[in-house]
Amino acid sequence: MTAAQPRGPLPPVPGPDRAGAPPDERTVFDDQHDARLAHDATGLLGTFNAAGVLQAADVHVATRLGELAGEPDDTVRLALALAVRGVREGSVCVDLSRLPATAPDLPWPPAEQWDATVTASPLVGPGRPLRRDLGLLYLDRYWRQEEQVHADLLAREDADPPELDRDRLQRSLDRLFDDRSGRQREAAAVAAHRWTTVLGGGPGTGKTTTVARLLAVLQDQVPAGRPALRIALAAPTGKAAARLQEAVQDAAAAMPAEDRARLGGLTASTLHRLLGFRPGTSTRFRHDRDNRLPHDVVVVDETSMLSLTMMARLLEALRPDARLVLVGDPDQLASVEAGAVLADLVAGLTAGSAPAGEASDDAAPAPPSDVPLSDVPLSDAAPPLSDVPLPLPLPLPGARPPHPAAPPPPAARSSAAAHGVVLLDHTWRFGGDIADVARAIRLGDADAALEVLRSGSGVVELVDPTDDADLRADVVTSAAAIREAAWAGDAPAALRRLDEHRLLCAHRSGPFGVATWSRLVERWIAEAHGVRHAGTWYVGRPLLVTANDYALGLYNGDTGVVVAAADGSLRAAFSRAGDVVTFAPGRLSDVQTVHAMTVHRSQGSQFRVVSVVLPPADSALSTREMIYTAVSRAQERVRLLGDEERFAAAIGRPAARASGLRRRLIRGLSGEETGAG
Ligand SMILES: Nc1ncnc2c1ncn2[C@@H]1O[C@H](COP(=O)(O)OP(=O)(O)OP(=O)(O)O)[C@@H](O)[C@H]1O
Repeated sequence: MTAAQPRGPLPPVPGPDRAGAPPDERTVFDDQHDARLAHDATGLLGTFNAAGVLQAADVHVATRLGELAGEPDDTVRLALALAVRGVREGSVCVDLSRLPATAPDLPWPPAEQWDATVTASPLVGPGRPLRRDLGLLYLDRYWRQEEQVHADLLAREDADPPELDRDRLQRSLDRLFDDRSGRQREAAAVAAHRWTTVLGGGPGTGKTTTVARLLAVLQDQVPAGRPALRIALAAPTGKAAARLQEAVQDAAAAMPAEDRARLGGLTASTLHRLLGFRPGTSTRFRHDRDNRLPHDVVVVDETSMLSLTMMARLLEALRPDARLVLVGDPDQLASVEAGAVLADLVAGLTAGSAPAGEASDDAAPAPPSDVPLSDVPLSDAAPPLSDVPLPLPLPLPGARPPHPAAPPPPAARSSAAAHGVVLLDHTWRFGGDIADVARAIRLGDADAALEVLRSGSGVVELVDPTDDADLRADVVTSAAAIREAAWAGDAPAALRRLDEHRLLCAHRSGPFGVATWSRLVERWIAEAHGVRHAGTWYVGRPLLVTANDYALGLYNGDTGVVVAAADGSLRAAFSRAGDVVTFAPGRLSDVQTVHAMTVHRSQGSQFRVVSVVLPPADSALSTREMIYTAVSRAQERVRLLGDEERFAAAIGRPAARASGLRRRLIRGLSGEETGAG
């Protein structure tokens, strides 16, 4: 092995685009027994492995594929290993030209020579393990997925638009949206006119309310005597699906009777369940291009959690004439797996336009004089849509929308809504400090966020982690409440109490991680209750599902609680779409006790009070998306365990996740060709 290079924490590999999730935790391998060290690695692979840039798995894949392809060149194998590492850390591709700056001490190959050698390698090209495109290096599988997602989205863009009864549309918009709901109304109008709509916004901005109303608008378009639209509601996790269903039903309940009736009985499922489980594979589904979903409208909530692979599977399973409404918060952490699809879609589709989210609903800016009014995002205080031209260039009957090969007219390009993106920015549910802090974090304004923290209202507070008395009190009180309901056999109450308080960590392990804090919480609870739970299963045990179980309908990230049944047996209770399901504990294979969870896992859930263990300022997991996601999980109160330095460091560091999707979308919409190799 080559001599180890200077050691020190390395920043994550930056991609061409900024978005999404943090990389995995990374340490330099000081321990010779560390499983991440590839002991047989030599040359560049050995050097980069010893320096902690590559893990053993990256090295082994690169070595093996290099051998199979007859590629002896060390620099090409290094590029391949870095592409493997990129995917492991959530990036769909790597930008080789930008890597050396991340670890200048390492012996990076000279840029131009490296690029030429990689491009000419037998490892690169159609049907080979690597692809070169857009100046980026992809593992073939992810290149194909990104290409497919892009092609499917453009095909939907290029298709004849949905037929519309515009008078009916106007009437239903007037009926369902009041004068204060301009942007929400715009979203419904966009969804009526288009096959693909992206509806973005932070917590409580009315995304689900808008979904319910836009579905009522779409149902209203169905001529009398024809069957109602088949609507699928889905989300990446069971918890998020349950919340979506509940929120849509609540919103429907507040609608005029005729609309309410049209939305009756809508249920939501996980996206995996919607696409249909196929034994033996977790990335292929029963519904695909040859067996499309039967639905006319598919709504996906919490789209930020969708990996590129899931987006590819979803798009190929949709009928071309099915509407797709992607809902989510593009500022949240991206998927655990590679991709940052929602952020890419929003950035790619709104590039060069005036994305609604850059202007607040609260204070929509005056339109620039050269932009037609129809292209100006509507504020929530905008006049009713009937008084304002629709934001889209309405297609004439039979006319095709502009082909992406031809650059769209400037007016169409200048509007985010023209490409189907509407961003909501007015918070309806809770104003106040949580919304203010979340907004400041989203904008990267650490000073503004700190100002709210220092105001002393206590709604969002910064606490010294060694001064844990209040946290301890919250943890113990909520555990006692769960236990009490669980012993009474009241599963719904136990599950509700599970959401009273949640401790979140960015890290899984180490002093700032879930494992350490869980042990601490367990000790606090044991001391307070005077019991130490010896067995695995005990009444009041909070559960976290760690792998999908299609047979039971339980999904990775679902949470539940062990309750005492009337016959004295133990049952594991989980929420499912407004109901409670229980199982004998023996039927559950992949569960663990949840006293704390990663911020990643908390996506799609909300809790009354959230406590967040802030990672050290130099942690790779200390990112703006992480802290934004954590803070925005809270409904009433946020406790940040750390100091101002750690808090500000996270805000100042947007996550770097490489993907070519937004470049592809920008080029595709402007009609430029890409040249893949
Ligand atoms: N146009 C509106 N007028 C009045 N109240 C509204 C409006 N839109 C939403 N709300 C209310 O704001 C609250 C939040 O709305 P909703 O649940 O739809 O937001 P959301 O963006 O889906 O939130 P989350 O991301 O947390 O699920 C609800 O109580 C809803 O009734």
